[in-house]
Amino acid sequence: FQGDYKWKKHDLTYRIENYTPDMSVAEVDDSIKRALQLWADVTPLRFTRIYSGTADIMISFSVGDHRDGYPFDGPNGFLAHAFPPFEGLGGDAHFDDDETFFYRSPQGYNLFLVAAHEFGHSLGLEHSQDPGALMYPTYVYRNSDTFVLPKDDVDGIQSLY
Ligand SMILES: O=C(O)[C@@H](Cc1c[nH]c2ccccc12)NS(=O)(=O)c1ccc(-c2ccc(I)cc2)cc1
Ligand SMILES: [Zn+2]
Ligand SMILES: [Zn+2]
Repeated sequence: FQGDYKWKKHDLTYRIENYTPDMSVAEVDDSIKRALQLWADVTPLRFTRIYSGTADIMISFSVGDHRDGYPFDGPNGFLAHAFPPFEGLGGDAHFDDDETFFYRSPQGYNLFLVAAHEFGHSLGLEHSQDPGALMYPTYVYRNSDTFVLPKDDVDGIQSLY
């Protein structure tokens, strides 16, 4: 998922297509909303949820081969992926439902943090070399109640929008 893409508009839509059994609907909705808000807080970007049709950022949970050329791999390994802002699949974020995602918890993979990382890709960011960055290639738990977007990520997204 390389390439230097960015959205040509600031009002973006998102749609949660399905849910994981790992937590309640409300907890998934809240995790996604807060993960998008992180990026909206430091850019002119605005995210509006839609409940049908095709959104800029289509969010789904799936396992194994889900027909986009990037099959998931069972528990561990890949957790999720998101496509840079190009037409069609661009922006979409897919979460591997063979992982267990958690809500406001230090165990396993915190959905808010994984989603925030994926949405960085959805907006056009690549990985960061800064170990403190959200866009660092390795998952590092932070308390999602007190989490603020690290400076490296703010600089990265503000260089795009
Ligand atoms: O990085 C990703 O988004 C995916 C897809 C991917 C694999 N290689 C690349 C290279 C460039 C962009 C994306 C990817 N790889 S992953 O192993 O599924 C993965 C997803 C999220 C994270 C991650 C989540 C939360 C935090 I905080 C930091 C990293 C690490 C690794
Ligand atoms: Zn996918
Ligand atoms: Zn990544």
